[in-house]
Amino acid sequence: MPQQFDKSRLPSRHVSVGPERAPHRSYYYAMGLTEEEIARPFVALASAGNDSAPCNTTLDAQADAARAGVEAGGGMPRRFNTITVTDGIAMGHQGMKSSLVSREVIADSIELSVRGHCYDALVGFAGCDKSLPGMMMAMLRLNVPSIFVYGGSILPGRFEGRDVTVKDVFEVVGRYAAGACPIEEVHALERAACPGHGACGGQYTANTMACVGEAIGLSLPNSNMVPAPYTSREQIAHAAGAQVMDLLARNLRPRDICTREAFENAARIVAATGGSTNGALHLPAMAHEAGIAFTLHDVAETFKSTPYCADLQPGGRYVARDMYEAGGVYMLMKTLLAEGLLHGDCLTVTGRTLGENIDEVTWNPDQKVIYDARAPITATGGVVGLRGTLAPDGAIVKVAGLHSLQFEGPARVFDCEEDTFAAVEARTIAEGSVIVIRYEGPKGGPGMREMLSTTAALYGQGMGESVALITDGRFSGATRGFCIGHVGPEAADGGPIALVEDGDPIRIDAEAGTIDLLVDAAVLAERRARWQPRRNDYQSGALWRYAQNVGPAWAGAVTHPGGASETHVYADI
Ligand SMILES: CC(C)(O)[C@@H](O)C(=O)O
Ligand SMILES: [Mg+2]
Repeated sequence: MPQQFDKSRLPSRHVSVGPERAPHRSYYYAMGLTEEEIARPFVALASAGNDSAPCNTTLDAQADAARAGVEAGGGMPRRFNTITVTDGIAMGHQGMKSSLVSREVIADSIELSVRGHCYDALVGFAGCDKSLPGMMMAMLRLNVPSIFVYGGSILPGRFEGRDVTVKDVFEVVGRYAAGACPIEEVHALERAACPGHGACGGQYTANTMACVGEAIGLSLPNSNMVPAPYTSREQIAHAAGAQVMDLLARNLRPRDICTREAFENAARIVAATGGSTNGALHLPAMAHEAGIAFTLHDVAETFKSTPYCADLQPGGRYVARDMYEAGGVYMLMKTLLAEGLLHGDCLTVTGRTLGENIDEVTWNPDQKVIYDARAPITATGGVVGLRGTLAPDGAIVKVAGLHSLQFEGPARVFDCEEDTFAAVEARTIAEGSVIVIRYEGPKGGPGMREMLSTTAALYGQGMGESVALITDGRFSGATRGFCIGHVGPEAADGGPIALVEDGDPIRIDAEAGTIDLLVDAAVLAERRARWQPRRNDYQSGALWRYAQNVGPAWAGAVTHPGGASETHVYADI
């Protein structure tokens, strides 16, 4: 029997309260609800489920499994769906310009559904790069009691005796272009790499943001590393449905959980796992929703003092399934907390603190994926912030797995990714060059494309560390090599990256945290006087609108003013 809610505790805006809501109730009777069911708190189950990509295919079943949990807690579940753009399919062509924009559309669509129907709480199900931060952004924006559920990672594929992921398919394209393998190997890998449902298998963007979900306190402990094909995911969804009712009863909301300290915890996990550089974009965007100033520079500051502890692909050896078997995100957090590297007193959706949740976990010494924070893989984080004359507003680089942290060379400049990829495929990039790909920023692209096709092709050709690559765009979590993204100000805003010419010397020092264009100020001033802004290819529709509104990458590339004020007050239940 579901727990009964005292009707008199329902907020005045609730559909069951007052004669003027009679028409609204008619719609619920039309869907088969009884008077008693209409009088319960309404819980939105926001699903990014669809068959656009394997990341999303299990989400609707998980959202449906949460219904019974909500009902057991005395609530009334209402499922709705949102869109996704999946980078693995959008990558390497103009489609990728829709990717980051979709994060805002996902957050906006959830906001509008929840506001429009006055739902009292929210459980969100997401499985792909932008749907994870988009979902968590909506939770912080709406500030109704919320739990975030990740759809789970894909299992690795097997190829020639080793575990493979989609990264290997992107990289074999480069190996084939270099004449290093036959076309049959490309086709064999494309069939083997993705054996079923779930988001990309390494510590790429989706898994990175799934770890963030736990570290920031919005997901149930050790829930997100459970692989997508495992039926226990539906038990997790059920538990999330029941638990959100507890949050409603306690009136514990996302902004009570996601404090500045919680954002620091989340940034730690990104660096400690050698996670996606997108973490440095999505965390500021999420913080913005909560009215917290936590920019690329704050993220980078946390990265500096974070040991790199989880041996995960692309920099390391293992995949999410291995992280799960090793003990999950909480196993990693146990060792980080023991070294004083987490704020253990942050609240979580269990209603307890992170430290209290971690106390339930026993350290597993018989696993190879998660290193003790006292003896990490490297003493500083797998991701590093940079700043300098080429990027006065900052930039980001993943150093996990790199052999050298310094690079100096002459620029080879391109004004879009397509031209760069063609030059890489034609093997016209000289070793030692610093490839610059510009006009790919949030505004300039528009949409700040990920450049995995190009970086993987370089890596596949064996050039991963013999060239560096710099862009005002961004990278996939699967990118490896000396690749610097989020360079700001972007070229479309006339940042120094717009002034670079072929042959200009560029120096990057990821140890010192610097990125410099070694050209005389007088020469740059003369080039600036000649510089003309460019018109992007999208003069209508969502991409045009995005380009008008989007802010800089260092602040998360968001499209609206901050969320410091409570814009929608939810009465206590
Ligand atoms: C296609 C990938 C690997 O999922 C990428 O989009 C990422 O950012 O990790
Ligand atoms: Mg991506």
